[in-house]
Amino acid sequence: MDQRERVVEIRGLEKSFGDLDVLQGVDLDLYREENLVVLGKSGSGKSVLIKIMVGLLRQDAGSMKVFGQEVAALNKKELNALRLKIGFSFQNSALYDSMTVRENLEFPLVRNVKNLTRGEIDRRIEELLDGVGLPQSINQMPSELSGGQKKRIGVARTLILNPEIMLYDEPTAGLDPITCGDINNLILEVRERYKTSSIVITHDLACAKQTGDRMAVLLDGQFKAIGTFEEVFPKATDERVKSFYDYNFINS
Ligand SMILES: Nc1ncnc2c1ncn2[C@@H]1O[C@H](COP(=O)(O)OP(=O)(O)OP(=O)(O)O)[C@@H](O)[C@H]1O
Repeated sequence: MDQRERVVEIRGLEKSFGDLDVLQGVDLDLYREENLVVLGKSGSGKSVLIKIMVGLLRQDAGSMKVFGQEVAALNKKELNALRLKIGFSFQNSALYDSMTVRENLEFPLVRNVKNLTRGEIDRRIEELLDGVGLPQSINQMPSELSGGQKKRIGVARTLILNPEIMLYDEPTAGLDPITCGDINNLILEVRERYKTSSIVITHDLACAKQTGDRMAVLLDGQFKAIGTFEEVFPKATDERVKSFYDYNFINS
Protein backbone atom coordinates (compact mmCIF):
# COMPACT_ATOMS: atom_id res chain seq x y z
CA MET A 1 0.00 0.00 0.00
CA ASP A 2 1.39 3.39 -1.03
CA GLN A 3 1.50 5.63 2.04
CA ARG A 4 2.43 8.90 0.29
CA GLU A 5 -0.13 11.67 0.65
CA ARG A 6 -2.14 12.30 -2.50
CA VAL A 7 -2.91 15.96 -3.08
CA VAL A 8 -4.81 15.12 -6.29
CA GLU A 9 -6.65 11.84 -6.84
CA ILE A 10 -8.41 11.28 -10.17
CA ARG A 11 -10.44 8.15 -10.82
CA GLY A 12 -12.40 7.12 -13.92
CA LEU A 13 -12.76 10.71 -15.10
CA GLU A 14 -14.82 11.19 -18.24
CA LYS A 15 -15.60 14.32 -20.23
CA SER A 16 -17.16 14.68 -23.66
CA PHE A 17 -18.23 17.66 -25.75
CA GLY A 18 -21.06 16.44 -27.98
CA ASP A 19 -19.62 13.52 -29.96
CA LEU A 20 -16.07 14.30 -28.92
CA ASP A 21 -14.96 12.02 -26.09
CA VAL A 22 -12.00 13.88 -24.65
CA LEU A 23 -11.37 12.13 -21.31
CA GLN A 24 -12.37 8.48 -21.29
CA GLY A 25 -11.60 7.11 -17.85
CA VAL A 26 -8.60 9.03 -16.56
CA ASP A 27 -6.84 7.73 -13.43
CA LEU A 28 -4.01 9.80 -11.98
CA ASP A 29 -2.47 10.74 -8.63
CA LEU A 30 -0.31 13.70 -7.70
CA TYR A 31 1.64 13.10 -4.50
CA ARG A 32 2.73 15.81 -2.07
CA GLU A 33 5.92 17.54 -3.22
CA GLU A 34 5.98 15.48 -6.39
CA ASN A 35 6.73 16.95 -9.82
CA LEU A 36 4.44 15.13 -12.24
CA VAL A 37 4.91 15.74 -15.97
CA VAL A 38 1.84 15.45 -18.19
CA LEU A 39 2.51 14.89 -21.87
CA GLY A 40 -0.04 14.66 -24.63
CA LYS A 41 -0.58 15.83 -28.17
CA SER A 42 -2.31 19.12 -28.83
CA GLY A 43 -6.04 18.58 -28.27
CA SER A 44 -5.55 15.46 -26.13
CA GLY A 45 -7.38 17.00 -23.18
CA LYS A 46 -4.66 18.35 -20.86
CA SER A 47 -6.37 21.71 -20.41
CA VAL A 48 -9.76 20.07 -19.93
CA LEU A 49 -8.24 18.00 -17.12
CA ILE A 50 -6.79 21.10 -15.43
CA LYS A 51 -10.08 22.97 -15.83
CA ILE A 52 -11.94 20.16 -14.07
CA MET A 53 -9.30 20.29 -11.32
CA VAL A 54 -9.98 23.96 -10.60
CA GLY A 55 -13.75 23.69 -11.10
CA LEU A 56 -13.97 25.60 -14.38
CA LEU A 57 -15.48 22.54 -16.06
CA ARG A 58 -17.46 19.66 -14.60
CA GLN A 59 -16.82 16.03 -15.50
CA ASP A 60 -19.56 13.76 -16.91
CA ALA A 61 -18.46 10.83 -14.75
CA GLY A 62 -15.73 9.82 -12.34
CA SER A 63 -14.02 11.56 -9.47
CA MET A 64 -11.60 14.48 -9.16
CA LYS A 65 -10.44 15.01 -5.59
CA VAL A 66 -8.06 17.79 -4.62
CA PHE A 67 -6.80 17.82 -1.02
CA GLY A 68 -9.35 15.05 -0.40
CA GLN A 69 -12.31 17.18 -1.54
CA GLU A 70 -14.50 16.27 -4.51
CA VAL A 71 -14.17 19.41 -6.64
CA ALA A 72 -17.60 19.04 -8.30
CA ALA A 73 -19.25 19.05 -4.86
CA LEU A 74 -17.70 22.33 -3.67
CA ASN A 75 -19.75 25.48 -3.30
CA LYS A 76 -18.53 28.81 -4.69
CA LYS A 77 -16.75 29.86 -1.49
CA GLU A 78 -15.01 26.49 -1.13
CA LEU A 79 -14.02 26.59 -4.80
CA ASN A 80 -12.48 30.04 -4.39
CA ALA A 81 -10.52 28.80 -1.38
CA LEU A 82 -9.32 25.80 -3.39
CA ARG A 83 -8.26 27.96 -6.33
CA LEU A 84 -6.07 30.06 -4.04
CA LYS A 85 -4.14 26.91 -3.19
CA ILE A 86 -3.52 26.14 -6.87
CA GLY A 87 -1.13 28.40 -8.76
CA PHE A 88 -1.27 28.44 -12.53
CA SER A 89 1.88 29.53 -14.31
CA PHE A 90 0.79 30.48 -17.81
CA GLN A 91 2.76 29.66 -20.92
CA ASN A 92 3.11 33.31 -21.94
CA SER A 93 3.87 34.43 -18.34
CA ALA A 94 0.72 36.63 -18.51
CA LEU A 95 2.40 39.72 -17.07
CA TYR A 96 0.69 43.10 -17.33
CA ASP A 97 2.83 45.09 -19.76
CA SER A 98 1.88 48.45 -18.30
CA MET A 99 2.95 47.50 -14.76
CA THR A 100 6.41 47.18 -13.26
CA VAL A 101 7.58 43.84 -11.92
CA ARG A 102 6.75 45.02 -8.38
CA GLU A 103 3.22 46.02 -9.42
CA ASN A 104 2.71 42.73 -11.27
CA LEU A 105 3.49 40.84 -8.07
CA GLU A 106 1.60 43.20 -5.79
CA PHE A 107 -1.62 43.07 -7.79
CA PRO A 108 -2.74 39.47 -7.01
CA LEU A 109 -1.49 39.80 -3.44
CA VAL A 110 -3.53 42.86 -2.43
CA ARG A 111 -6.54 41.62 -4.37
CA ASN A 112 -6.64 38.32 -2.51
CA VAL A 113 -5.11 39.00 0.90
CA LYS A 114 -6.66 41.77 2.94
CA ASN A 115 -5.05 43.99 5.59
CA LEU A 116 -1.42 43.50 4.64
CA THR A 117 0.93 46.31 5.68
CA ARG A 118 3.22 48.00 3.15
CA GLY A 119 6.17 46.32 4.86
CA GLU A 120 4.60 42.86 4.60
CA ILE A 121 3.82 43.38 0.91
CA ASP A 122 7.36 44.59 0.19
CA ARG A 123 8.95 41.73 2.12
CA ARG A 124 6.85 39.14 0.29
CA ILE A 125 7.68 40.62 -3.13
CA GLU A 126 11.38 40.85 -2.32
CA GLU A 127 11.47 37.30 -0.96
CA LEU A 128 9.79 35.94 -4.11
CA LEU A 129 12.05 37.87 -6.50
CA ASP A 130 15.01 36.53 -4.56
CA GLY A 131 13.49 33.04 -4.82
CA VAL A 132 13.40 33.22 -8.62
CA GLY A 133 16.85 34.83 -8.81
CA LEU A 134 15.79 38.28 -10.04
CA PRO A 135 15.88 40.68 -7.06
CA GLN A 136 17.35 43.45 -9.25
CA SER A 137 14.38 43.48 -11.66
CA ILE A 138 11.87 44.89 -9.17
CA ASN A 139 11.39 48.26 -10.91
CA GLN A 140 11.70 47.03 -14.49
CA MET A 141 8.89 46.84 -17.03
CA PRO A 142 8.10 43.44 -18.61
CA SER A 143 9.26 44.80 -22.00
CA GLU A 144 12.76 45.19 -20.53
CA LEU A 145 12.97 41.50 -19.59
CA SER A 146 14.16 38.53 -21.66
CA GLY A 147 11.82 35.59 -22.33
CA GLY A 148 13.46 33.54 -19.57
CA GLN A 149 13.28 36.45 -17.10
CA LYS A 150 9.58 36.94 -17.90
CA LYS A 151 8.97 33.27 -17.13
CA ARG A 152 10.74 33.68 -13.79
CA ILE A 153 8.65 36.71 -12.89
CA GLY A 154 5.53 34.80 -13.99
CA VAL A 155 6.49 31.99 -11.62
CA ALA A 156 7.13 34.49 -8.79
CA ARG A 157 3.73 36.04 -9.37
CA THR A 158 2.09 32.63 -9.22
CA LEU A 159 3.93 31.85 -5.98
CA ILE A 160 2.95 35.10 -4.28
CA LEU A 161 -0.25 33.59 -2.87
CA ASN A 162 1.63 30.61 -1.42
CA PRO A 163 -0.01 27.89 -3.53
CA GLU A 164 0.38 24.28 -2.47
CA ILE A 165 0.03 23.03 -6.03
CA MET A 166 1.82 24.60 -9.01
CA LEU A 167 0.60 24.03 -12.55
CA TYR A 168 3.24 24.86 -15.13
CA ASP A 169 1.88 25.20 -18.65
CA GLU A 170 4.63 24.65 -21.23
CA PRO A 171 7.27 26.32 -19.03
CA THR A 172 10.07 26.10 -21.60
CA ALA A 173 8.10 26.93 -24.78
CA GLY A 174 9.92 29.42 -26.97
CA LEU A 175 13.17 29.43 -24.98
CA ASP A 176 16.69 28.52 -26.12
CA PRO A 177 18.12 25.26 -24.70
CA ILE A 178 20.30 26.95 -22.07
CA THR A 179 17.45 29.10 -20.76
CA CYS A 180 15.23 25.99 -20.81
CA GLY A 181 17.74 24.33 -18.50
CA ASP A 182 17.62 27.37 -16.18
CA ILE A 183 13.82 27.25 -16.03
CA ASN A 184 13.89 23.52 -15.36
CA ASN A 185 16.26 24.18 -12.46
CA LEU A 186 13.92 26.89 -11.22
CA ILE A 187 11.04 24.39 -11.16
CA LEU A 188 13.16 22.09 -8.99
CA GLU A 189 14.25 24.99 -6.74
CA VAL A 190 10.65 26.14 -6.28
CA ARG A 191 9.70 22.68 -5.03
CA GLU A 192 12.67 22.67 -2.66
CA ARG A 193 12.05 26.15 -1.30
CA TYR A 194 8.25 26.36 -1.21
CA LYS A 195 7.41 22.63 -0.80
CA THR A 196 4.98 22.71 -3.72
CA SER A 197 3.47 19.73 -5.53
CA SER A 198 3.52 20.35 -9.28
CA ILE A 199 2.02 19.33 -12.58
CA VAL A 200 4.23 20.29 -15.51
CA ILE A 201 2.50 20.25 -18.89
CA THR A 202 5.12 20.07 -21.61
CA HIS A 203 6.04 18.71 -25.02
CA ASP A 204 9.71 19.13 -24.20
CA LEU A 205 11.21 15.80 -23.12
CA ALA A 206 14.39 17.42 -21.84
CA CYS A 207 12.18 19.47 -19.52
CA ALA A 208 10.22 16.35 -18.62
CA LYS A 209 13.37 14.39 -17.84
CA GLN A 210 14.98 17.14 -15.79
CA THR A 211 11.96 18.26 -13.76
CA GLY A 212 9.71 15.21 -13.47
CA ASP A 213 9.67 12.50 -10.82
CA ARG A 214 7.07 10.73 -12.96
CA MET A 215 5.72 11.12 -16.49
CA ALA A 216 2.11 10.55 -17.50
CA VAL A 217 1.23 10.32 -21.20
CA LEU A 218 -2.35 11.17 -22.20
CA LEU A 219 -3.42 9.15 -25.24
CA ASP A 220 -6.93 8.57 -26.54
CA GLY A 221 -8.48 10.01 -23.39
CA GLN A 222 -6.51 7.94 -20.88
CA PHE A 223 -3.08 7.89 -19.27
CA LYS A 224 -1.45 4.98 -21.05
CA ALA A 225 2.00 5.24 -19.59
CA ILE A 226 2.84 6.45 -16.10
CA GLY A 227 6.26 6.08 -14.50
CA THR A 228 9.73 7.53 -14.30
CA PHE A 229 11.30 8.87 -17.48
CA GLU A 230 13.40 5.72 -17.81
CA GLU A 231 10.36 3.50 -17.32
CA VAL A 232 8.19 5.34 -19.83
CA PHE A 233 10.38 6.49 -22.70
CA PRO A 234 13.59 4.77 -23.75
CA LYS A 235 12.00 1.33 -23.84
CA ALA A 236 8.51 2.37 -24.97
CA THR A 237 6.80 -0.21 -27.13
CA ASP A 238 3.60 1.78 -27.79
CA GLU A 239 4.31 3.59 -31.06
CA ARG A 240 2.52 6.73 -29.90
CA VAL A 241 4.59 6.99 -26.71
CA LYS A 242 7.71 6.21 -28.71
CA SER A 243 6.86 8.98 -31.16
CA PHE A 244 7.25 11.61 -28.40
CA TYR A 245 10.71 10.28 -27.65
CA ASP A 246 11.76 9.97 -31.27
CA TYR A 247 10.45 13.39 -32.16
CA ASN A 248 12.32 15.11 -29.32
CA PHE A 249 15.60 13.28 -29.66
CA ILE A 250 15.77 13.00 -33.44
CA ASN A 251 14.88 16.67 -33.92
CA SER A 252 17.12 18.09 -31.20
N1 LIG B 1 -15.58 24.11 -23.74
C1 LIG B 1 -15.38 23.28 -24.77
N2 LIG B 1 -16.36 23.02 -25.66
C2 LIG B 1 -16.15 22.18 -26.70
N3 LIG B 1 -15.00 21.53 -26.93
C3 LIG B 1 -13.99 21.75 -26.08
C4 LIG B 1 -14.12 22.63 -24.96
N4 LIG B 1 -12.93 22.65 -24.29
C5 LIG B 1 -12.12 21.83 -24.97
N5 LIG B 1 -12.74 21.27 -26.04
C6 LIG B 1 -12.15 20.29 -26.98
O1 LIG B 1 -11.55 19.26 -26.21
C7 LIG B 1 -10.34 18.81 -26.83
C8 LIG B 1 -9.21 18.88 -25.83
O2 LIG B 1 -8.88 20.24 -25.62
P1 LIG B 1 -7.71 20.71 -24.64
O3 LIG B 1 -7.73 22.20 -24.68
O4 LIG B 1 -7.84 20.06 -23.33
O5 LIG B 1 -6.39 20.16 -25.37
P2 LIG B 1 -4.86 20.26 -24.89
O6 LIG B 1 -4.37 18.87 -24.70
O7 LIG B 1 -4.78 21.18 -23.73
O8 LIG B 1 -4.17 20.91 -26.17
P3 LIG B 1 -2.95 21.95 -26.33
O9 LIG B 1 -1.68 21.16 -26.08
O10 LIG B 1 -3.05 22.38 -27.75
O11 LIG B 1 -3.15 23.06 -25.35
C9 LIG B 1 -10.15 19.67 -28.06
O12 LIG B 1 -10.61 18.96 -29.19
C10 LIG B 1 -11.01 20.89 -27.80
O13 LIG B 1 -11.51 21.45 -28.99
